[in-house]
Amino acid sequence: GLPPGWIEKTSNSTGKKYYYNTQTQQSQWEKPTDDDVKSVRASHLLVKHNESRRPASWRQDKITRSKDEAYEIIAGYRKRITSGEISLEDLAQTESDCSSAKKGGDLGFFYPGQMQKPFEDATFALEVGELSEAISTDSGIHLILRTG
Ligand SMILES: N=C(N)NCCC[C@H](NC(=O)[C@@H]1CCC/C1=C\[C@H](COP(=O)(O)O)NC(=O)[C@@H](N)Cc1ccccc1)C(N)=O
Repeated sequence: GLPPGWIEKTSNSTGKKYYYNTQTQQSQWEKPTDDDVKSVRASHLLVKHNESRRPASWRQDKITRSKDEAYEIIAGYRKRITSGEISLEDLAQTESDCSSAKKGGDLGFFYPGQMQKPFEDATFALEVGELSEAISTDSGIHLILRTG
């Protein structure tokens, strides 16, 4: 069988079999093997700003801080986490502008193609247990902790 999410299809033009991942919308000629389908687990802390695609969150109806301010805030949070003063999970609970704040920022497992590219690339580049630098996506500025 195929790894989860993959289905076999036939190309209309060439009649050749190819493989399509229904979760990531990836397609490829090669039959996917189990080690192709990598997923990662991560928690994050999101600080939105006035250029965010959705400048609102459970914490604040209208987010007006500037992008520079958001970077400064994230830099302060990163220092507090790396010094051991507080965990990302505990800080995300109260400070993250993402609905995952309720779960300490836990996003669960995800595959390539699900998250915005800068977020995905940063997460896949981390070792398990490693904390990212400040990562900017259309949502805002993130700190990412890879957990799985
Ligand atoms: N688990 C998934 N597949 N959920 C869909 C992810 C969609 C994806 N999201 C992102 O790339 C960023 C990075 C992480 C969070 C996030 C953005 C936003 C916040 O930003 P905003 O959309 O207001 O701009 N939070 C979310 O999406 C939340 N559902 C994440 C989440 C919350 C609770 C439980 C699980 C996941 C995207 N392609 O836009």
